[in-house]
Amino acid sequence: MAFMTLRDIKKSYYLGTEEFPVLKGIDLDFELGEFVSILGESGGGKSTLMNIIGGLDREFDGTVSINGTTLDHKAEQSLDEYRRATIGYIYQSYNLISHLSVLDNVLVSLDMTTLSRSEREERAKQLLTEVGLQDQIEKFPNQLSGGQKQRVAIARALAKDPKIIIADEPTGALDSENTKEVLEILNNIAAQGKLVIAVTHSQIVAEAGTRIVHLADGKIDGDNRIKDAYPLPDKMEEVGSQPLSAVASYGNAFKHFKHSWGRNALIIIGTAIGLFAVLLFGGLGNGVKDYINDQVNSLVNPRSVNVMRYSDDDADPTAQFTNPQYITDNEVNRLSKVKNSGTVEPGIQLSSVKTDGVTSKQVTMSQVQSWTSAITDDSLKAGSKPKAGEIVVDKNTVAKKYSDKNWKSIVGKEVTLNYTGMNDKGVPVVVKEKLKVSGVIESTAGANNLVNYQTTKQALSKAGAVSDANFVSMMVKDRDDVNQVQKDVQALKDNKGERLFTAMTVGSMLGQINTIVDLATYVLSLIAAISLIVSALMIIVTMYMSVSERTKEIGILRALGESKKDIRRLFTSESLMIGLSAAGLAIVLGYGLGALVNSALYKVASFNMVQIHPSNVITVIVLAIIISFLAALLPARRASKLNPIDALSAD
Ligand SMILES: Nc1ncnc2c1ncn2[C@@H]1O[C@H](COP(=O)(O)OP(=O)(O)OP(=O)(O)O)[C@@H](O)[C@H]1O
Repeated sequence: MAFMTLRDIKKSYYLGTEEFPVLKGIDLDFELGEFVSILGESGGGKSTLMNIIGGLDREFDGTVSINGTTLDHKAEQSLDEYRRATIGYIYQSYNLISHLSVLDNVLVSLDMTTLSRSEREERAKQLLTEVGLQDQIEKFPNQLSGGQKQRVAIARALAKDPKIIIADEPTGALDSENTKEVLEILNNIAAQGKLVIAVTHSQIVAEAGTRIVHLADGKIDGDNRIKDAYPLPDKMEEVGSQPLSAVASYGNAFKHFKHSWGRNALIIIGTAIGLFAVLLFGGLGNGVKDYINDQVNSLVNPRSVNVMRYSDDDADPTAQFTNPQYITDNEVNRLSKVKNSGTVEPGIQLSSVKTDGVTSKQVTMSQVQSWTSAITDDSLKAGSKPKAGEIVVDKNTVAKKYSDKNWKSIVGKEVTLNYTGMNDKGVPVVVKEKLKVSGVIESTAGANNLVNYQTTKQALSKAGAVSDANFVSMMVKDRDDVNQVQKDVQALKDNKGERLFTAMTVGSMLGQINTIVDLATYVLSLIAAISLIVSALMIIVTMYMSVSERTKEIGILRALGESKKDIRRLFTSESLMIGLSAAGLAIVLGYGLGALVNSALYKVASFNMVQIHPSNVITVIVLAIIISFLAALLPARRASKLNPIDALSAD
């Protein structure tokens, strides 16, 4: 049985519904060791037949069998494997990959063999030496002569040690000297026990082989053996073939990525700007949140729980401050029994207290409240905390009214508080009390003035006003217990089963602030993300351009045995390289510019405002991967769907 048999091969092209038969029933047998030339008039169907033999064409009738096994032309994967393992192509126009060196052009084919990395390189060099190109391996195709290019193509065709070499007009573009040498090489290949099939118009080529098949009008009209086939050598070299590995695929993608560095660098910069903005806004969000937390914690002790009477219209929690209700001594007692309650200090908070005496104009203190240990000493800007008969005044609303520049000089002065309270019958009573200013405080959450609890209580009761506490400050020992204490306090009920208290902690206040900062960060990041859509579009356009530019290369790779998946991966991995480089650049920019912003703002706020966390970095990397992968999907799909025959004939 012949090594390769073609039986009743028929092929037609269609223009609309009109059929143009090209091959009208071809029967041929080929043996290993033959060098067969296929001659025939132009347009006679020679290339069409070669595409069928070479496993590039799947749309035809008839059978192609190798060693008695019929190829399944409908199964794409088995055809990929057939091309990979059995076929080597040599073309008239060489079809080398222009951005790869001579060595890499041969290695592309060897990537689909079972040889190790070093064996592949060794074999590529050996084949290139055999065709006389040992000194040219670092060159690129455009630096070679026609004859040299054809030798690279021959080395590449032989690399996987295929049984069949298909040569389409192999000497068509060569001078007589090179033609002679190439024909010698082809004869040598046949002599090594391979089947060489050459399509040619040249009588010289035809006569150099062992057999001439003539094709006319879609049929064989001549089949002459001019020499015996070469005897098969005793020992035939075998190189195993395998699908392209992912690593080799990434390697090839990286070579093109490097080759198109100028264009890729621009896209990387464009994409990095969007990613950088996401990173910076994220870092700024973290910094601002930390800054606020730090500020609030420096004013109010995070272990403190501020308790007020619960009111039904709790929809507005600030109503608790503006319209406080009394908390009895009994209830203060209950609070001190809450587990882990720590110190429990009752306090009085008065609003709209007028002052006489310290400034020429009357000043209204929006809030006068008992000093409790919840207030940190850090918040004092001058002086000390209030002892009996003393008051700490707010810097901006009181001290600066006294003296804008020299506001600290208010410490030690006397001020008379003038407040209208209520007696227990609900009748207004005027409370007047002379206090000495012991310090100045700067409060962020509302202007606050602070008086010793006992002093307030005595002043109120002396004037006949109700002097019960209207808030309680609890100082929990361990910060971890704060949330539980808050919950326990809010769970306390009176004897009618009604809830008694609302408990506020720095944590719950900060929780609200943090939510707002988070929201602002997300909104800003979202705006930055819009620029990422632009980046994605840039990548899509570049990839489409790349597919158009590389159409021929896609055809070559498919002819070498790469599958659709390999082609897809070639483009998606290059896009991922662009994305990851952009992420890398964005991270460097983020940290670099973040450090600059920090050093500039540190003078003002004494705080690092940009704090890029690992989670921000991970987000940026994930975003980059998603964008570049999605952007590559369509172009990569288009590349993989290209018909290899059409791709090969691209200009
Ligand atoms: N994709 C196609 N669609 C329609 N017709 C096609 C297509 N490819 C080839 N043909 C036609 O099929 C016929 C055979 O083409 P083929 O390329 O096989 O001829 P050939 O013998 O190799 O010619 P040449 O010696 O000029 O290279 C030609 O008439 C050509 O116009």
